[in-house]
Amino acid sequence: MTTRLKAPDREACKRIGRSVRQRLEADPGIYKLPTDQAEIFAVGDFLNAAECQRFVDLIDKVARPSELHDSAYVAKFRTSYSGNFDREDPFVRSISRRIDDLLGIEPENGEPIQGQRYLPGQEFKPHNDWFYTDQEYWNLEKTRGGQRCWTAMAFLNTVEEGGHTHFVEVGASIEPKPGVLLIWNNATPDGLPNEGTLHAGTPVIAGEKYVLTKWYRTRRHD
Ligand SMILES: O=C(O)CCC(=O)C(=O)O
Ligand SMILES: [Fe+2]
Repeated sequence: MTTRLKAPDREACKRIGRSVRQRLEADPGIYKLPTDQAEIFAVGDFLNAAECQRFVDLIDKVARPSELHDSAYVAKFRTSYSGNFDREDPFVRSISRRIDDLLGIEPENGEPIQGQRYLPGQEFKPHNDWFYTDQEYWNLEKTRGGQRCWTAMAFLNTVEEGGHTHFVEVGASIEPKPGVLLIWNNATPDGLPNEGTLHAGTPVIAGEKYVLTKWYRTRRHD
């Protein structure tokens, strides 16, 4: 596959992959999913109840239909509502910084935290967070931070039914639990895009689902 052959930012994905892995594995409070297919970690109580609620309220203010790179194609692909928070908001900054510190990635490599809200019937179909470097959008993304190496995603509420994060290749379906932070390496230990990270936000059946996501690049993101 061309993505694999070209693999821009491979060395950086490999280097950052190694440092974050070592840091997370050294922390006894962090759980690693028992699979060889992808490096996926979970942290319980990363956010407290008040912090989760504060984000839920912020998401209700900023959420609008989600945008992806190829908007015609994705009309039914990511049906949740999403929005970026005000980067200067001290609360958002402090949580963003807490995630940076946990992973040990340079704050400048992080994209702004994004919030998402799914209502019943809404979902995010199976996808990879890493960029397909043979696509048109890569021409821009390579100039503003390059490949997405790690993802951090927090559940902010209890969902009545549905709305799991399903790692399709790994075969793990994670039920939303408020305050839990999921972290995964989008690359293999060799720095290549990892097909094993394919994942979905399964449809919400009852209730609502709120999450926040922070993606990290291999270089400074502006
Ligand atoms: O909502 C989920 O469970 C998945 C969200 C996701 O995959 C993303 O934001 O990239
Ligand atoms: Fe994703």
